[in-house]
Amino acid sequence: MAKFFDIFKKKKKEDIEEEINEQEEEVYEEIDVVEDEIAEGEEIGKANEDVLKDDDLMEQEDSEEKVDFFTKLKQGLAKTRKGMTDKIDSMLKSYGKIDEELFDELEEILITSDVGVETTMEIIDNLKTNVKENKIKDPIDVKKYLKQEIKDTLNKVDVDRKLKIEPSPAIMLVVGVNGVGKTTTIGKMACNLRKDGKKVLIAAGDTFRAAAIEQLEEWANRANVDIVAHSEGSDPAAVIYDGIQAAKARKCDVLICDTAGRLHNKKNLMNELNKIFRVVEKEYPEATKEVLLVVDATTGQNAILQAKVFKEVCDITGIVLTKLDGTAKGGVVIALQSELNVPVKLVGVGEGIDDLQNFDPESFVEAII
Ligand SMILES: Nc1nc2c(ncn2[C@@H]2O[C@H](COP(=O)(O)OP(=O)(O)OP(=O)(O)O)[C@@H](O)[C@H]2O)c(=O)[nH]1
Repeated sequence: MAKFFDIFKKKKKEDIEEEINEQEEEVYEEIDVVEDEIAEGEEIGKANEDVLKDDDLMEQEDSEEKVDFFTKLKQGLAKTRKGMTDKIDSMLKSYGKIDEELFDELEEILITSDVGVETTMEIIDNLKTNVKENKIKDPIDVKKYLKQEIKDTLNKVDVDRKLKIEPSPAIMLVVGVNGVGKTTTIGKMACNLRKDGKKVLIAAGDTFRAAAIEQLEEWANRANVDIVAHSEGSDPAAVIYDGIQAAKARKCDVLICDTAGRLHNKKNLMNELNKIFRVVEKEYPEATKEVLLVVDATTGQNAILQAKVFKEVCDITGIVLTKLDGTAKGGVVIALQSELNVPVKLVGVGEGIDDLQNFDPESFVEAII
C-alpha cells in the first residue's frame, strides 16, 4: 500500500513538474497575449477606471483614519489564508497521529498554494526532522513548526529589505512585464517617498504605448512629483538619459524610471535593458542603484518564471509582489524568496495608496498562518 502511494506521489510530482515546464515554454506566448489585449484597449479602459478609483482613495487618504499596517496586511491576505491555512487546520484536525500521509497531504496543500515544488520539498523535509527531534505527537502542534519553517525559509535571504535610496541621489529602475502593476507601484512609491520628504522625479521609460505614458503622467500629478516623458515609440534609453540630466539639474533625491515590459524573447529584453543600464552607468555613476522587478502574485508560478527570466538578464536588487489581495496564491512569496534569492521588498495588498507595504517576513507569516 505504502509502495503504491509512493508511486502515486512520484507520479503526482512528475505531473506538477511537467506542468511547470509547459508553463515555462508558454510564458513568452502568454506575455504576447497580454500585450495583444492591451493593444486592443481592453486593459486600458480597466486600468483607467482603476486609476480613477485610486485617485479617489488618495484624496480620502489624509482624512481617513489609517487602518493599522498589520490589519491591512491580514485583510489583503484573506484569500491566501483561506486557501492555505484553513485547509491545513482542517487537515491536521482530521489526523489522530503524525504519519507520512499527513506530511503528504501537507505537501499537496503547500504546492497547490503556489509555494513551489522545490521549496515545498525543502520545507517538508526540515519539518519532518524537527517534528521527530522534538518528539511531537499531536498533529495540531505540527502547525507551530510549519510556521517557523516558513519564517526560516523567508529569512534565508539575509539582506536589507529597505529600498536602496541612500545615499542620495538614487535611481530606481522598475522592470516587469505589462499589466503586473508597474505604473501603479511607481505612482505609490513616488507619493510615499515625497511624503517622506524626498524630492522625486519620474522618467516614463515605457514608450511602447501612449496610454502607459499618460497613465504615468496622471500618477505623477497625483503624487505631486515631476515627470520626464517623450512621445510614444521614442527610445526608452533617451528618456532615461533626459531623466538623469533633469534629476541632476533639479537636485532630486530619487529618480524612478519606468521601463517597457515587452518580453518577446530574452535577447530583445536584454538589449533594451542593457542599453538603459549603460546610460545609467555612464551618466549617473554616483547614484545609488535599485533595480526593482514587479511581478503579479495572481499569476502564481508564472511570476516565478518571469522573475527567473529577468534575473538572467539583469541584476535585480529587489522584488515588488503586487495584487496579493486578489489571490489565494500568496504562497508564491515563499517560493520567490527561496528560489530566486532576491529580497521581496514591497508587497501590494490592494489598490489604495496605503496598500503598498514594506515586506516583513514575520508579519507575513503571522497574517497567513
Ligand atoms: N488589487 C490590486 N490591484 C492592483 C495592485 N497593484 C496594481 N493593481 C491594479 O493592476 C492593474 C494594472 O496595473 P498597472 O499599474 O497599470 O500595470 P502596469 O504593469 O503598469 O501595466 P501597463 O501599464 O499595461 O504596462 C491596475 O488596475 C491596478 O489598479 C494591488 O496590489 N492589488
